[in-house]
Formats: sequence, structure tokens, C-alpha cells
Amino acid sequence: MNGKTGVEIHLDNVSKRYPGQRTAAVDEVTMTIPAGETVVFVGPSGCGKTTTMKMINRLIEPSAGRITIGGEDALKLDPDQLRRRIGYAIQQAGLFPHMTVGQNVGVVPGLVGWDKNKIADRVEEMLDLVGLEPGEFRDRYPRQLSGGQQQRVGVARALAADPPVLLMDEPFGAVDPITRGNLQDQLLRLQSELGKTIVFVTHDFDEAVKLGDRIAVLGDRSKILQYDTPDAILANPADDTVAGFVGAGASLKQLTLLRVRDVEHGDVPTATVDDSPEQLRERVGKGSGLLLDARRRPLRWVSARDLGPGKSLRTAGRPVEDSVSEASTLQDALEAILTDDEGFAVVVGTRGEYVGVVDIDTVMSTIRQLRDEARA
Ligand SMILES: Nc1ncnc2c1ncn2[C@@H]1O[C@H](COP(=O)(O)OP(=O)(O)OP(=O)(O)O)[C@@H](O)[C@H]1O
Repeated sequence: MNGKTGVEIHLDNVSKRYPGQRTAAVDEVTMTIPAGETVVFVGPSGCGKTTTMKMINRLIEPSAGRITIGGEDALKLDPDQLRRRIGYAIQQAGLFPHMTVGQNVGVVPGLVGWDKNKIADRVEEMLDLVGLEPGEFRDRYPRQLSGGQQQRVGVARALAADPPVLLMDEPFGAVDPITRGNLQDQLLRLQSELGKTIVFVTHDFDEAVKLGDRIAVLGDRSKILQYDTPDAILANPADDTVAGFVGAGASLKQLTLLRVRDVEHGDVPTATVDDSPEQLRERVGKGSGLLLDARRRPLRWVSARDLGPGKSLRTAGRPVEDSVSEASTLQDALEAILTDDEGFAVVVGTRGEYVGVVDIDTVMSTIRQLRDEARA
């Protein structure tokens, strides 16, 4: 199970009963985490997410069941050996405060016996990978870094020995929303290059939707309420509990699953730069129209007031800021509508030519329809 790309993890009837507890914290969980995928565990506080995750690297020993990692029985391996082959990143980074950034990142490669030069090269490579300039950060101590920088070092440390599996327990939980968004983007980028098998724990359903190839929605004692792709869970929550967790924003999130081509397009008056202002003024009446170039690509919005005597179509009106294509998501269309002066998303074809508009009423009625379907 060494090497760059991820391996499959399989949990077979895995349970954990903590000493002195009447009920199991994790009760007979069976799931397969496919090689090279990011699987996110979400669920309410105390449902057993962390316990389930920590049984994979045996920071917590299962009370019953079987775990295989890349086909190897994890419970038969030496726990220290096992953990050196599984990257682990946690909230607040968990860096060793008395070690420099470089020493922190080099810990696991050191433990598995890499020589000094190879470790130094690897530290440099990892800091680069997570966007920290090695010369600037290598010799600092964790307390001399911001929260987001510490999290980056935490991820670099988890990846340093090139493990096929990465466990991440709320790794971005302790940073502000903007830094969190950046760290998430960076993880997505890294993962598209590295293809590790990642198990990621979070409370935040939006984070799960963004990062997960699959999401496991867990209930009490880690019972799997639904295990599917984000799209499938958003479109079809398995039960009321999952629907509650998916949250009120589900219809809005679903806008990312629909395309502009899926909804009806409206039309607005148009004219090309070769037409006369009078022709366009007749067509727009009291409203607005779109001015197109000679190849019918949208240029500017014009209204009657822009078309008075002496005004030229070559300069009249306000530029169309943003257009969408048939393949754009309805979320993109909504954003275009919200930033457009006229309140339309202008839809263009493959050659950039005007094909129609989508307005806020169309988006609203789509949201209502999705909501009704989800309730039915
Ligand atoms: N060492 C322990 N001894 C006894 N009970 C424990 C121990 N660790 C966790 N538990 C209990 O096991 C259950 C699951 O805890 P776990 O930390 O796995 O949940 P979680 O879903 O990760 O929670 P959170 O989202 O709040 O971090 C909880 O009821 C918790 O109180």
C-alpha cells in the first residue's frame, strides 16, 4: 500500500464500544471507500465520525469487525507501521510546537528512515505544494504562523511520506471562512494531481458537497443514513434526517446541478450595429434591447433613452458584463442575473452568438419546482 495513488479502504461490520459505555459509539458499520476518491463523513456532533475515522489508522482500536486497506488487514499490521503509511491531518493542525515547520513536515519521512537530503528535498517540495515559500517558512515555529498557514503545514506533513491514504478530521475547522475556502480550493487542486484516497470529517454540509466525490451522511452510532455522490444526495435525500442535514439551502445548491439548456429561454428585442437607432427604438418601446455585433454577438444593453436624436448605435448603452452558455449551471445564470443591469442572463451559443435570455422568474419557478419535487 505504498505509492502515490490511493487504495481502497473497506470497513466490514466495524464497531466500537468504549469501556464503561452502555451503547456502542460505532455500531456495525460496513462501507467501501473507493481508491483515489474523497469520501466525506458528515453528521451531528457525537454521532461517531471521528471514532470511525480513527479506527482506520488504529488511533482507536475497533471492538469488532474487519478493516482492509489496499487489501491488507489493518488489524494485523503493527499500528505504528500502519500510521506511517496513512497521512493524518486534524483541526488546529496539531503541529509539534517545539519543532520548526521543516522538522514538522519531515517527521514521518524521518521515522520511515529516509536520508537527510531526501527529507530536505521533500520538505521543500511539500511546502511548495501547499503554497508556502520554503525559504520563508521552513525555519519558523508553528506559533509564528497564522491559523491558515498552520493548517497548510498540517496538510504538508500528512502528505510528506507520500501515503496512499489521507485521513482529515475537520482540518479546516478553526480558520475564517475565506481562508477556509482557499484551503478547500487548494485541497481540490492537490487531490486532482495526487489521487489519494481521502477520508474527510466535517460538520459542514457545504464543505462536504464541495470536496466529496461521495458523502456518507451518518446518524447515531455512525449508522449510514445515505452514502452517495453529492448530486444524488442533494437531489434525493434518503429521509427526513438527511433532508434536515442537507438544509434549507438545498434547492439553491441544486441550481448547480441544472444547466441553462434545461430551462426555457426568453427573448428580448435586438438590433445589430448596422441597423438604424430608429429601428431599434421602435422595437424596444419603453424597455431595453440588445445590440449585437455583425456576427450577432451581444455587445450592449440599450434603452429608448440611449437612442435619442444624434445618438449612435456604435456607442449607445451599457456593456453586457457576463453571458452564459447552454452548458452553464443555473447557479452561474443566477449570478449573471444578479450582476446584470437589466436583470437578465444573456445566453450565447457556441460561436458567442445571442440565443436568448434567462430571467429571475424562470430561476425562481425552477427553484419552486425542485422544492415541490423534493417534498413529493
Ligand atoms: N474515549 C472515549 N470514551 C468514552 N466515550 C467516548 C470516547 N470518545 C468518544 N466517545 C463517545 O463516542 C461518541 C462518538 O464520538 P465521536 O468523537 O466519534 O463523535 P463525532 O461524530 O466525531 O463528534 P464531533 O462531531 O462532536 O467531533 C460520543 O457519544 C462520544 O461521547
